[in-house]
Amino acid sequence: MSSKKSVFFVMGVSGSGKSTVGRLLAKVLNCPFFDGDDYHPEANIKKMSAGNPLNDDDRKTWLNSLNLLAKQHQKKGAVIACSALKQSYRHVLSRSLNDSAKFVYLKGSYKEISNRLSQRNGHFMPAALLQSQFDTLEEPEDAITVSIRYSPKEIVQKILK
Ligand SMILES: Nc1ncnc2c1ncn2[C@@H]1O[C@H](COP(=O)(O)OP(=O)(O)OP(=O)(O)O)[C@@H](O)[C@H]1O
Ligand SMILES: O=C(O)[C@H](O)[C@@H](O)[C@H](O)[C@H](O)CO
Repeated sequence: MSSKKSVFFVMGVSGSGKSTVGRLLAKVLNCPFFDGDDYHPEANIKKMSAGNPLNDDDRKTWLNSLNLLAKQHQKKGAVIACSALKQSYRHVLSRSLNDSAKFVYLKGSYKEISNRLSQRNGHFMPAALLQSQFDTLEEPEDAITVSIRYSPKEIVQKILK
């Protein structure tokens, strides 16, 4: 890998492992990690907690704030976990970042991820919203794509290869 700093967006549906893998990737790269969930407006968290999926409009301010965050960390590098489900969202996230924005797609099936979500506690996102995440997902063609079947450590190794 080149020594030029990158902003990695770790993307995928809810429960695909973005926070787990993103945090580990940042640790290995020795750069800051940001969880996109922490940047949602309160109204978005309330909406999802109540079992309603977000729409394009709900995600607009949030995506812009993550793009700003990425630009602020462009020079030193960072890892940002963000669902980034649609191509148009990825376009907003990477705006003005040129080639320093890299997308990592954690790919898994509905079945694999719903199994994981059924075992996860203490998260605002209801497992019942998983189908809507898959319905919205436009799989990226130009991302570093890694199967969620590997362990977080193996996934990080594959990303850095
Ligand atoms: N590669 C993996 N192998 C096994 N379990 C994993 C793996 N990655 C994540 N997990 C587990 O799956 C669950 C979901 O992971 P995590 O919370 O990181 O996903 P997420 O994409 O950040 O979710 P959300 O978008 O809902 O915040 C957690 O319980 C986590 O410990
Ligand atoms: O775009 C979206 O619908 C949201 O970002 C969700 O994906 C959640 O924030 C996240 O996955 C929490 O579980």
